[in-house]
Amino acid sequence: MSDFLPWTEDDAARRIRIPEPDDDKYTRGVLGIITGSEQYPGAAVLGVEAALRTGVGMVRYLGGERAGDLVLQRRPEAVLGNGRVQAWLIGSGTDAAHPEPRSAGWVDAALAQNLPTVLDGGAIERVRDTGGPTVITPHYRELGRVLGVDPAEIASDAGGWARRASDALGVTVLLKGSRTYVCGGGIELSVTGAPAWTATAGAGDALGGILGALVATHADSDAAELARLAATAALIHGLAAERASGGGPFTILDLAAAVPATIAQLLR
Ligand SMILES: NC(=O)C1=CN([C@@H]2O[C@H](COP(=O)(O)OP(=O)(O)OC[C@H]3O[C@@H](n4cnc5c(N)ncnc54)[C@H](OP(=O)(O)O)[C@@H]3O)[C@@H](O)[C@H]2O)[C@@H](O)CC1
Ligand SMILES: Nc1ncnc2c1ncn2[C@@H]1O[C@H](COP(=O)(O)OP(=O)(O)O)[C@@H](O)[C@H]1O
Repeated sequence: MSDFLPWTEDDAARRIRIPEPDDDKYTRGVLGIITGSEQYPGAAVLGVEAALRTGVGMVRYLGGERAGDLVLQRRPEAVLGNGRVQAWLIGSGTDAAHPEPRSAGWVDAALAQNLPTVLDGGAIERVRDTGGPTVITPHYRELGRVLGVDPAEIASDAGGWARRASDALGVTVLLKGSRTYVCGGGIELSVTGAPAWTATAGAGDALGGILGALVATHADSDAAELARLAATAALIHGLAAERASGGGPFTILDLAAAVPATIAQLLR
């Protein structure tokens, strides 16, 4: 898909909102996160960690008791409970086939706010219930499920399917893989360069956190701007992976820990 423009480090640097002297935690942007489940509490920890490392005024976390405890143990900066937010990150570490009643209620309420929203994991299947600017972050199987298409077919023409999905669903699509394709609002971008060591469980949960933080700090974004933010998230994710890797394996908490220096480098 030659139409997809490669997103560069300079492009990404322009999408980092640098705090100003008169900013406070609310004017910087608050990200609401509804992720994790009894089965996958770790996804909540990884998303919150990555969001805070990307830079955001506050993270409000809503989820099950176990995931909430783990999130707080790892990141006491996170605020548990409902409240006003500028954007939502929903669904990493959840299973659409087995929704947890308490979280499902929060998801319904969040979607009804029509705020900028990132849908990941099990919440991608709620894409037709969103009214605000929305970006979905599927891998091939997740996009296959939402479109009713064989994932092998998606893999054979990932850019084409990202475009078709964006057109059909009316949202911005970030389709994950060794090359990530982003489509939305007439913008088509691609991001490469992450080491193949990134193919490890939890990498996508961290990407969701990075993107959620970028969206919360640019809360007036339309579909095209969401596409630019999504490509920026993928680029930061890949550069942080490379920094964490240094040529070898790494964990996703290592990737998250590398995000602040990655952003500082982009801004230099
Ligand atoms: N730390 C956390 O909390 C983490 C939480 N996570 C969360 O998990 C949720 C589900 O995400 P996912 O991408 O794994 O789900 P999904 O697309 O349904 O894939 C299932 C497919 O995989 C395949 N498969 C399974 N085992 C296989 C094997 N050994 N070798 C080969 N194939 C194998 C299986 O095939 P089958 O066994 O049926 O043949 C099926 O096709 C999501 O919410 C995510 O956020 C993750 O991010 C990880 C870290
Ligand atoms: N071979 C690869 N090379 C580079 N990056 C990859 C590769 N495979 C996966 N990734 C990246 O790793 C992440 C995997 O996300 P995902 O499939 O949602 O995993 P998980 O659900 O385990 O978190 C995505 O950001 C994707 O672009």
